[in-house]
Amino acid sequence: MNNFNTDVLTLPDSVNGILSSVSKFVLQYLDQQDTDKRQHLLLTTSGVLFGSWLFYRTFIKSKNDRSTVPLVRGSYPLIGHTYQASMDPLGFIQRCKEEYGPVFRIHLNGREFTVVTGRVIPEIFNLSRKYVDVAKGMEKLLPLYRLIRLSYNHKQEPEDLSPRDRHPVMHPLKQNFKADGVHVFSERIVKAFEEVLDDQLKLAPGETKIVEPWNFFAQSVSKISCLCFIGSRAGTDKRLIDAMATFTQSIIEAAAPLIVLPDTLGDLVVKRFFSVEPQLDILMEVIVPLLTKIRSGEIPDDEITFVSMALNLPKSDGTLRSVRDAAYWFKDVAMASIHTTTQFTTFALHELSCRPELVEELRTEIGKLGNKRNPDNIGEIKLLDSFLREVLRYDIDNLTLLHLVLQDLTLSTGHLVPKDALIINALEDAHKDSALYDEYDPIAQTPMDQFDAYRFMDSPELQSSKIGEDLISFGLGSHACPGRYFAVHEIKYVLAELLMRYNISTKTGERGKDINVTGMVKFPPKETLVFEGR
Ligand code: HEM
Repeated sequence: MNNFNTDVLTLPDSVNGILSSVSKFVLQYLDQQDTDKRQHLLLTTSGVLFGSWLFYRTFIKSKNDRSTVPLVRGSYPLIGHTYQASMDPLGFIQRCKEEYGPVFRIHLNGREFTVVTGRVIPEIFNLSRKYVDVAKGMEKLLPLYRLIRLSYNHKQEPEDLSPRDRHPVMHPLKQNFKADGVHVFSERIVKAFEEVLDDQLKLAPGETKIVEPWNFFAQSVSKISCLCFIGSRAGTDKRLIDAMATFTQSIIEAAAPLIVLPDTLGDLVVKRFFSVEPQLDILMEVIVPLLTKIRSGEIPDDEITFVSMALNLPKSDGTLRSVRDAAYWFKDVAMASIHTTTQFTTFALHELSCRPELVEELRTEIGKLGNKRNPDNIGEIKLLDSFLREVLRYDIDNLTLLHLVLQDLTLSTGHLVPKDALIINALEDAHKDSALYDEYDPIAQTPMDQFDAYRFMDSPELQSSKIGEDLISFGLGSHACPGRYFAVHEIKYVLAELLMRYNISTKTGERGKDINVTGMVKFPPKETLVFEGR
């Protein structure tokens, strides 16, 4: 993930000038009002601006389109296809594919997307950086770096990397977080999770507790991540663990005003009401003193951590980056790792909570390890790995992993996709389309749109961390997630430990319903789970 500047809205300067004056007026007015009035005015202003923006996007901007990709009919004024996509996200994509072929254009949330499906998806991931930019594409939907810039540039400018520099996040992760390297974190994963369980889930046999899985896992994953990536001297700081548990979630919540409001007003509103400055302050307050002491030799550099890898990675001119720059890169790892891991661990627990027979089989396998459970021996259990791969495959976003087109490109389907188009990948359809497999393929013996924890049992090469056309949850190609080996190592251990200590069920006995957001992304059910001590 690179730091870059990107303007989400491209309104003409004159319009931006007027909006800028309006913004200043609105903000001065807001400051004089009480909280309720302020929220009301903010919502009304956002509504009006959102309407104008949708109108601009839908009717004015699309006139300039040179794309030869078919545009899906049935778009409503202002909202485009958002209604159809929200009502039945996967069905909508499947119907479009049937009628228009593997590539088509839709309007969602005021934006036009070129949707690619099935075999066209790997082609997009393999395009060179000259044609598409993943980070800029994602930033259009979720302006993470714009928010961070707005929140914190006055205290810490992002480090300027030269094209010859090895990236201080990607390089350490690619080198040290490989399949055969993540075992160095096993002890810390066990320690951090045992502490969470002792703290929050000490249950006698038969005793029950209602657990909100998302918050529970966000805390657990944050605690594990801080201990593994920062180390035992500072990574146990409670303020930091709490701040990082909600960091990406806070950014997601701030994204709506940033995307919807014109630049100037969006910037001001976010700075005042959604800033992540407090979380970043904590991050710097905890990590900078640690790295300062390591650099001066006051404390030994004797623990493998991401932050000391970033500190010690020389720049292309042979110098070392400053302590503050090294510390600040931790935000990128936290952003990339904690929310994603929380999301899939939560999905996994919901899948287990309504499959008692599968749980019994998994317990039998885990039980064979005796009381010496750790991420290394848990990692060897094939059924658990097959189950996790199925969760990653099945519980995937409908449309995600945007790519911004940097120059006109012609796809293998013959369609022209012009510069500035936004390509979005129909991942759920790709993961669930049985037509992409031949009848003998062992993994397609159960229809792909059904959940089958045993699907990969006879395919030893298809581990949960193995990316491919049939599993794009970690991305594909050169940008594929470098933390995936760590993620599956951690998730499998956490699940195994929970299964062995508790009976976990839903109140209704059924799996809760996922939360679909505007037909694109998906969050795990909000339902609480009942934990009973064993
Ligand atoms: C289940 C958990 C996870 C999922 C589903 C996940 C998924 C992804 C995806 C889809 C991407 C984008 C790939 C692309 O653009 O093609 C990505 C990138 C990334 N992930 Fe993960 N990730 C997970 C956990 C982690 C963890 C634990 C770490 C750190 C140890 C991590 C570090 C990163 C980084 C640094 C990138 C940026 C790669 C780049 O910009 O080239 N992720 N991840």
